[in-house]
Amino acid sequence: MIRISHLEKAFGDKKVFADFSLDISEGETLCLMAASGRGKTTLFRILLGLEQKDGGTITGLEGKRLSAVFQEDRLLPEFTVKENLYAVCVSQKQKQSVREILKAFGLEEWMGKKVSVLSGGMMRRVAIARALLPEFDMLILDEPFQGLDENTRKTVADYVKEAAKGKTVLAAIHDEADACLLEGKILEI
Ligand SMILES: Nc1ncnc2c1ncn2[C@@H]1O[C@H](COP(=O)(O)OP(=O)(O)OP(=O)(O)O)[C@@H](O)[C@H]1O
Repeated sequence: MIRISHLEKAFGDKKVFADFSLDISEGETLCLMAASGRGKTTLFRILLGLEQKDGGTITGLEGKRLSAVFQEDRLLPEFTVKENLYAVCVSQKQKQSVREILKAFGLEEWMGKKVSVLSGGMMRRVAIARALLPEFDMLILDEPFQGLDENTRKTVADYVKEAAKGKTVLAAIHDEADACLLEGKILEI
């Protein structure tokens, strides 16, 4: 169980979290729905250790391997799709699964192309693929399906579900349809 208790975070005068608590069960998929600016990205950044909290405690993350899809794709545009994905692979087995995941995402033929020539939706799929390649215990998805059409969303969500089976998934989503795709529990914050 990941337990966030009495979290506090402010940026200057702007209080983003004041006494915020949340329990995330091991292996569950939790979809956070909130108005823009509510602090979902800040929460993810705190969980990932990229942002310091001002107060409160977070337990249950010790020794856990986290993988994330950020709101921005954060790919290396001048490198090929394959190079972007190989960069996170630490084993031959993971490298072998690059082609498989690209095939599943309809991107196999783009493997040798520079990321800069891809469409926004294609880049999004590469960013998701990159997060799924390493071993992880918890997957953080910040609006993962933005820019993807309906069919692609389903294909990608099905793959994510399979890859994250038994793992904890925390996703920020905009509409309930995305939570349904991930078969996640919806929580409005
Ligand atoms: N580094 C920062 N410096 C100052 N203010 C920040 C910083 N990061 C976030 N904020 C502010 O904190 C609030 C929460 O931002 P955050 O990006 O976490 O929201 P969000 O719920 O993810 O929004 P969205 O759905 O639009 O991405 C916003 O008011 C934002 O302007």
